[in-house]
Amino acid sequence: MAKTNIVWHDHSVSRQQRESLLGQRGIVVWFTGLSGCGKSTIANELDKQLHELGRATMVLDGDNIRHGLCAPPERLAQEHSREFAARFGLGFGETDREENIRRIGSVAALMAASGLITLTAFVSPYRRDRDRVRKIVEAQRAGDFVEVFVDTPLEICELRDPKGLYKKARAGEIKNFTGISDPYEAPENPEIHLRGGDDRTPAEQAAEVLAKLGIDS
Ligand SMILES: Nc1ncnc2c1ncn2[C@@H]1O[C@H](COP(=O)(O)OS(=O)(=O)O)[C@@H](OP(=O)(O)O)[C@H]1O
Ligand SMILES: Nc1ncnc2c1ncn2[C@@H]1O[C@H](COP(=O)(O)OP(=O)(O)O)[C@@H](O)[C@H]1O
Repeated sequence: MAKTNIVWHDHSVSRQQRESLLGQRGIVVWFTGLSGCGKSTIANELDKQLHELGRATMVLDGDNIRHGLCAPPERLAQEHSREFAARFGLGFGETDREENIRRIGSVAALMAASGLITLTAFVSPYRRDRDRVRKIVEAQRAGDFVEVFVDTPLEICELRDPKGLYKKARAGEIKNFTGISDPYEAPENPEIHLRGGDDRTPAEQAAEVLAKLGIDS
């Protein structure tokens, strides 16, 4: 590995101390799936159910994070130079998505290390990107990364189309749209394979994830 002048600084408070203060284990619950599959809704329902159990949690969601940490160039240009915006702003090309997931993976790992049950809801279409997050999170402790594949058929996602993006993608107004003009690599062995598009409510889907996480009051 290339030599750098960056030296890791150990904390005085250990992860175990942080988790015992909260009485819980910090983990990353990584929801992945097509746009419109239900990731954000189910993650927010799970967040509510965990909170009601007295658990300390946080939710990171694609649309929201792309307003801040992973903002697009046009948003960054409102505050920063055009050169900065072009360099650090993120769109939906393969490399931009790679950087999007890399940044979020690092933040999620930090949150889990602080003892939080960290729920992330990102399309995260590339297996390689998701596996890299798993590697970062599980470098500290095996089993701390729980991949939840929200497996809702494309037809259902397109029927829902709450933001009209599928319609725009079909009309060629949005390039690289996942599932239409960009790939989605389904997880081959997710910890939780959640069927979507049946008649279950988001609360029922979240309850299935909660049961499989084995987290009770
Ligand atoms: N080209 C393209 N492809 C996919 N999705 C797009 C695109 N353009 C905008 N959007 C909206 O951005 C949300 C996905 O952002 P993510 O950060 O989750 O994507 S990724 O993980 O970097 O692939 C996603 O939000 P969700 O619908 O909540 O998944 C879309 O609404
Ligand atoms: N179990 C469900 N049953 C019916 N509609 C759902 C369900 N889960 C989510 N939805 C709806 O589907 C749309 C997309 O949900 P969302 O959580 O935004 O998906 P994603 O975050 O994957 O893009 C929203 O209108 C949401 O209300």
